[in-house]
Amino acid sequence: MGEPEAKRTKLDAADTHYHQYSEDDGLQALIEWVVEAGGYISHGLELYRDKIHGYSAKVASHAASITSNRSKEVANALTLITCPTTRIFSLFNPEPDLPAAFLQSSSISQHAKACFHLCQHILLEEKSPFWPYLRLLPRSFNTPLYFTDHEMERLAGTNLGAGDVASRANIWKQEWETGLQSLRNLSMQDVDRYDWDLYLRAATIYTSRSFPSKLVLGTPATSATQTPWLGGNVESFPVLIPLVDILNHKPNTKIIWEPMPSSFSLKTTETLSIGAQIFNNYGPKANEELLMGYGFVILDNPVDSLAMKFTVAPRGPAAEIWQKRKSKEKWAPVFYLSKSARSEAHEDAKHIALENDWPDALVDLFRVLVANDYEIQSLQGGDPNQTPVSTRNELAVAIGLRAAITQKLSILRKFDKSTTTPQANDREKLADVYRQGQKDIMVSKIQNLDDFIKSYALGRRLSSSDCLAQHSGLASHLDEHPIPSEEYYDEDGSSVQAEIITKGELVHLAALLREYFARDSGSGNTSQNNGFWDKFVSQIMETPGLAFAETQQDVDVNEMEESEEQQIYQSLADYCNAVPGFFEKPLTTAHISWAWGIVRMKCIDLTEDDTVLTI
Ligand SMILES: C[S@@+](CC[C@H](N)C(=O)[O-])C[C@H]1O[C@@H](n2cnc3c(N)ncnc32)[C@H](O)[C@@H]1O
Repeated sequence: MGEPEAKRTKLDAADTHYHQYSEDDGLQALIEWVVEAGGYISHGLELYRDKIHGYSAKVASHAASITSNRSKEVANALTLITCPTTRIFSLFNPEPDLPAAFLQSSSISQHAKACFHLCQHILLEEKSPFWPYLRLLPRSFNTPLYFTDHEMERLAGTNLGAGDVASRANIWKQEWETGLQSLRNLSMQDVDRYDWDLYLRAATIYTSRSFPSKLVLGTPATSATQTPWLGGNVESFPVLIPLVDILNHKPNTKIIWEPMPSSFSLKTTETLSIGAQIFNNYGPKANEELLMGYGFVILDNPVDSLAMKFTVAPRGPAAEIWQKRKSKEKWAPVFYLSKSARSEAHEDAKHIALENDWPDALVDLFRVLVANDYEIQSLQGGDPNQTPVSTRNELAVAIGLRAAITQKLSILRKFDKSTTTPQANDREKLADVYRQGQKDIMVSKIQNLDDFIKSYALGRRLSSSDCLAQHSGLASHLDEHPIPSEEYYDEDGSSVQAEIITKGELVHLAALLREYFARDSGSGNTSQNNGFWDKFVSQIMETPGLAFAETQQDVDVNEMEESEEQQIYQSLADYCNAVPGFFEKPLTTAHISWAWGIVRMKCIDLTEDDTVLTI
């Protein structure tokens, strides 16, 4: 197959036969209808129908192959199909025979106008000039709005099952009802024929095969003046391009869409072998979008994604900080997460960043959401864009993201029928492929966060279990003596006894007091974690307002002695002082109060039994 022949226009009366492109009479008639108006279809194409894809195109058996002489230049790409603008169905053409007040109404969406227009032409049947095209359009779809309740159960726990399908159905139903009412008020005849089934079909034809008018028909401003019946409304609307829309989707297919003032063409830059299906590329679409709009999915879709909506917003001072963060400009109501690659284990992963795997604005929102009072104050007093905010904060972000994904995954698993109930039909198969893709992304994301949590800033953190391993005396004291507890009342009013401090925090509190005062007094206490403690203690001593002596200046001793808090500090001081030979000097409540404040500011629980102190 070489270069295409010159475009054919209307046939001469004498030239009565068309090239045979399809054994299907309907398809052949469609081709002739398009070519007759100045369209074109490469002789190397054969149109047919298959069970999986519906109507499709392949390289005809008589063609050697289809090749765009391999030139990289778009100008030399091979034209597969051209549809003239006169055969493109849209609100521009043919002019809708709907009341002007309806077409110009601002309370009827552009989408609804397009749907009613399509319904009208479907109802006109042979009387519509577009009948050779319209009669071949599908009547039923595998999009979830066509799923039975039983089939919908297969989507339970996914975004589609959790509300996206219901919400699209509501929006379309609302549009249909409003449109119908408006047409009734305007005394249009036969309005009852525009029933919900027909409207749903028209809307689904648009989601599954339309192109946006902005792309196909040029700039809206020019078009508005050409279409007074739209009342100057320049919003984009869906358009249908006969023949061009026959090609099915394959990710990464190299294809060129060429909108021209009087036509729309598809051109290939690939070499296609005999019998091979010729695909279009609908764009980098994830299975959720494909299933929802088109009713199919791609197995192992290379551009699959997980849509996450975040409605949580920072409050108070954190909200003020968020307003100042640069990444806020990149904020989106929905983030699309792709499957993570396994990150390699790093000794001290200074070079790994959460942004390598997650959208910048999402990571940054979490930085503000999980910031503690101390971190908020330091952002208020310093650079509000500081990144990372602190080691603790960065780990807290990873833990927060992990919790969000884990929650989503557990909902998906809770309703998962794919492993227990065989698929009853094609729709259930589609649902399972989509579900599995969502699961794979979530599992990979959790794995990636676990790798991050395990390796991030290893030189600037100390785990409570490592710390305890250095101090056998403290470890056996903790084993033998229960941590002091206090009584509180839960929501039902029942009394509950709970430890006043977690074991992880207590270990760090005790170690901090030991290491800090050893350095403060110059006695040079030694520990295997000296590198960490040297950096940690000097940071505390150098940060204004954090050194122990500074915090003691304005303390009102009498007030402290009376407080309930004071009793708690006392019980902790007594507990710590009972650890044999651990501290150089007896601890007071002031020591405990100060150290506990630092620990709260700088500690984070990575797991139930691992609390890390961070620099
Ligand atoms: C633009 S139309 C393509 C022509 C269509 N096959 C037809 O019968 O008219 C899009 C529709 O084709 C089908 N389709 C496209 N790509 C597909 C694919 N990779 N796998 C399965 N079905 C596909 C879906 O039904 C989709 O809604």
